[in-house]
Amino acid sequence: MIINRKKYPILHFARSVKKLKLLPIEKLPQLCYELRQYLIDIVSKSGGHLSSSLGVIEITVALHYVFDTPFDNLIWDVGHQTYPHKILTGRSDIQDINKKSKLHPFPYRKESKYDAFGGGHAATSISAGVGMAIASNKENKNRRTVCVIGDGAITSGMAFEAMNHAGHHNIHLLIILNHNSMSISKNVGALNLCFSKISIDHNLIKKYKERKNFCIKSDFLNKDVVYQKEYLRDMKFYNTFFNDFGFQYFGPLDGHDIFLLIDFISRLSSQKYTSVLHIITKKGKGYFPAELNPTEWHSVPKFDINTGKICSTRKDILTYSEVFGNWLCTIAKKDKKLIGITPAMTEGSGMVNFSKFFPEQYFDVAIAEQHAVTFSAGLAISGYKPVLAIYSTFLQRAYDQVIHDIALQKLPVLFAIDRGGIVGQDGETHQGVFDLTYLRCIPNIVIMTPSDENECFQMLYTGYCYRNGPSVVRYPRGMGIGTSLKSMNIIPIGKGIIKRFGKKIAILNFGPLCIFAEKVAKKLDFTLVDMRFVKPLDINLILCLTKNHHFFVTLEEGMVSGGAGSSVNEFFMKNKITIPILNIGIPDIFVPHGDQSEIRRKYELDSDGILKKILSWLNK
Ligand SMILES: Cc1ncc(C[n+]2csc(CCOP(=O)(O)OP(=O)(O)O)c2C)c(N)n1
Ligand SMILES: CC(=O)[C@@H](O)[C@H](O)COP(=O)(O)O
Ligand SMILES: [Mg+2]
Repeated sequence: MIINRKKYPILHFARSVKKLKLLPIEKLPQLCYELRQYLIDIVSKSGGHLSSSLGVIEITVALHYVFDTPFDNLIWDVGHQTYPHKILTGRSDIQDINKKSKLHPFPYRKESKYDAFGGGHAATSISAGVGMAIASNKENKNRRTVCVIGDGAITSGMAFEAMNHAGHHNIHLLIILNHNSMSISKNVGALNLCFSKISIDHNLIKKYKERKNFCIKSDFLNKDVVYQKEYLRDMKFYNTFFNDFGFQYFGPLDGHDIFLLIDFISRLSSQKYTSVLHIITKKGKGYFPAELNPTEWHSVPKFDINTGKICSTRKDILTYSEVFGNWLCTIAKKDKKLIGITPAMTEGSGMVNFSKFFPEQYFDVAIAEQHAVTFSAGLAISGYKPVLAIYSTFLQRAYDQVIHDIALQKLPVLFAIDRGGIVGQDGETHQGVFDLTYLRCIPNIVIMTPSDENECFQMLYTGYCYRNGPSVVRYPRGMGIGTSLKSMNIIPIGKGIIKRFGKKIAILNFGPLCIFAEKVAKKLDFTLVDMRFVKPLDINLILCLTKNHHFFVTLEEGMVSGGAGSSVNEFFMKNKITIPILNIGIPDIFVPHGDQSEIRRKYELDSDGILKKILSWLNK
């Protein structure tokens, strides 16, 4: 959508950073207003991450107004709040954000020189900022660096590693702490409690404004440094742990007061040390339904602006996350030793009911994937039955913990790995396509890949009952195929099932692409096996099939390199089996954003694609 000049005159003028800087400061509240309306308008038509973006309108304007971007480095943590930043940096056409070949959902270096650092995962901003600040110090060009991090993301260990490092050096870095008391759901943890004790000292801010004869006409951007320092020195802010880290701490300020933000940021931008500016904002600010329920509006489909009604794409089919949530509640009722854990993804992981009905058995550990894994290890050692629900992409964070703290010690932890495979709109940073590769090489682990909802249900139960070490059930984002859930039974470990007998070619399926493979197998009379287990591999079944098949095809929604198909290749090589084998999966690329079905089509993972791939391979 092109910015309508009549409807959004100031935004239309300021749709590039150069133009924004030309605006007189008194026009900025109007700019913020128009930016907010425009954002609501476009997200209503496309869907996307709305409430975080609404909360950072003023800070986005202030940062671009004061800093010399893109020369100065502006780094956004996670990056889900960067729609206003995209609009102000020449990317107003964001109505198709997340759609195939359109704007990236998060900051993306190749998309714009204003995106100083790519994002998607939480808590990377300060580390990257420390790197850039130290580099710019060496470069001696007075390039400044600013990181914007939320109160959710800063709970992550990585942010603390970075602050630990930053506190040791006298580096020129500005950290903006965006405090809205929200992660995706309500923010949890001691740090959150610590922040909640700090509120805006309205008296202090009032005095500050009076003393400075604060008014919109003041030309404080041009005041000299000594004068600026005096003002800051005289303000008695709280003493926080940031001060103990060696940082200068300022705030909290009202993060929607554009004049105050510009005043402080322009002072702090010239400081030669690490400073933290703590701002308090409202997630969803300016759109009532989003303010009321920022969790629901964290990431929304299309909606009606006037009524706030969200367009539902729901059918009467359960999502895999719901299957997991139902299963968890069923078991939790019977077994008080079961503990369900999430690193800040209660809603996405289908755990809302579980958290309500079984609060004693539920832990949201905040954005702390590494801790979540080792915390599960501690519970397992102590006789509890931890079930860790985690997105495939976020488990990447905790790889060493899976190996060192769980698998090596053969601890019975059940990993419910959600968002395995192609996730769709979040794109490259969030695709769950590496897990089978990175998990398969770990000893002592059982890996299950359900091909439908009922399989998922049964496998969760199987993993929960398996006490000899860790187990994984890896399932995709979104709905299943409509199979009904049967009563729970343990699946024999490492045993696949033959779905149909055919001729010449055996397709070995690992996971939810089975439904597509079924069509292909039927059409060309191939054998289709649902392998169910990536590890242990059902080698007896495969050996049996080698007797009467001339070709093998493996199928998975994961990287071909080192994935489930690779384990079949390894088995063939080890046993000198010379039957040709084709591995179908994700090629050696980062998978871009787009609807799940579009992306599957693009990489030939739907029925037509699988058929095409097999036929062209056979014809080679
Ligand atoms: C490593 C990692 N874990 C989980 C997530 C999922 N996630 C995205 S945004 C978010 C909440 C972030 O909260 P905060 O930083 O306070 O920003 P806000 O949404 O409040 O603007 C979470 C948990 C993620 N992106 N990366
Ligand atoms: C930015 C982020 O990491 C989350 O908001 C993520 O986009 C949620 O994904 P789902 O919609 O799959 O739960
Ligand atoms: Mg927050």
